[in-house]
Amino acid sequence: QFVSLRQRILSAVQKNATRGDPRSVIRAIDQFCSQKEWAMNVGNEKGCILDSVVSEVNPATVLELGTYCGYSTVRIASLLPPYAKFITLEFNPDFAAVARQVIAWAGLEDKVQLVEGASSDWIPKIKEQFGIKTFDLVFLDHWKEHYLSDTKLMEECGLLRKGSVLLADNVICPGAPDYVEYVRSSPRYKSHYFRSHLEYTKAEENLWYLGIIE
Ligand SMILES: Cc1ncccc1-c1cc(O)c2nc[nH]c(=O)c2c1
Ligand SMILES: [Mg+2]
Repeated sequence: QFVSLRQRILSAVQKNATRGDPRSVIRAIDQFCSQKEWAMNVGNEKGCILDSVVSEVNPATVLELGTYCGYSTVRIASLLPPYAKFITLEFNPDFAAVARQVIAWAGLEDKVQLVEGASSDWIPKIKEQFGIKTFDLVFLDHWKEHYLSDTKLMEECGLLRKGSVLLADNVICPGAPDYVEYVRSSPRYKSHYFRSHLEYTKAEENLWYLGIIE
């Protein structure tokens, strides 16, 4: 019967990756998506930029908006110090179900909390539910329409501090122009973008890096 793309990605991980080896999980997904079928994982080119930002920030607290199949979740979790708290929010229960299994295959289930639901519902509850004061790093990779509203919501909820870093995927494709406009014109943010390409393609893309300065 019909097997969904996310199921085929999971099968590729279970077939080709070694349990407990995050790098083999990343490699298996990238090979599947470059050789078999495109999927909206951040991919290896942008993934290396993500890795460098995570390593530089060395965050004690991380929020990922948009888990999908857990590709970037595994990349981030594999670089975190043991005491770090990492929350990833996924709205789609089918994606969340696959991501849990991909994260478990990588042996990282103890490093990350996958929370199902809408970011706008969960962001106001994070402080009390997870005992987190502010986030050192936020990776925005969910839905372009919510980048700006969720960033404002995080500000309002006091989840961002001077020095917090926001890293946003897909600011060009599909594009989040209102978000880019807001952060570029705000005195609170120092922004920088990393030139890259849309995952598994040659299309121009940027990872938009934001440092909060005030
Ligand atoms: C799906 C798609 N088609 C053509 C071009 C780009 C995309 C695309 C790529 C991504 O990296 C995405 N990340 C998070 N959320 C998305 O909706 C999303 C969509
Ligand atoms: Mg993306």
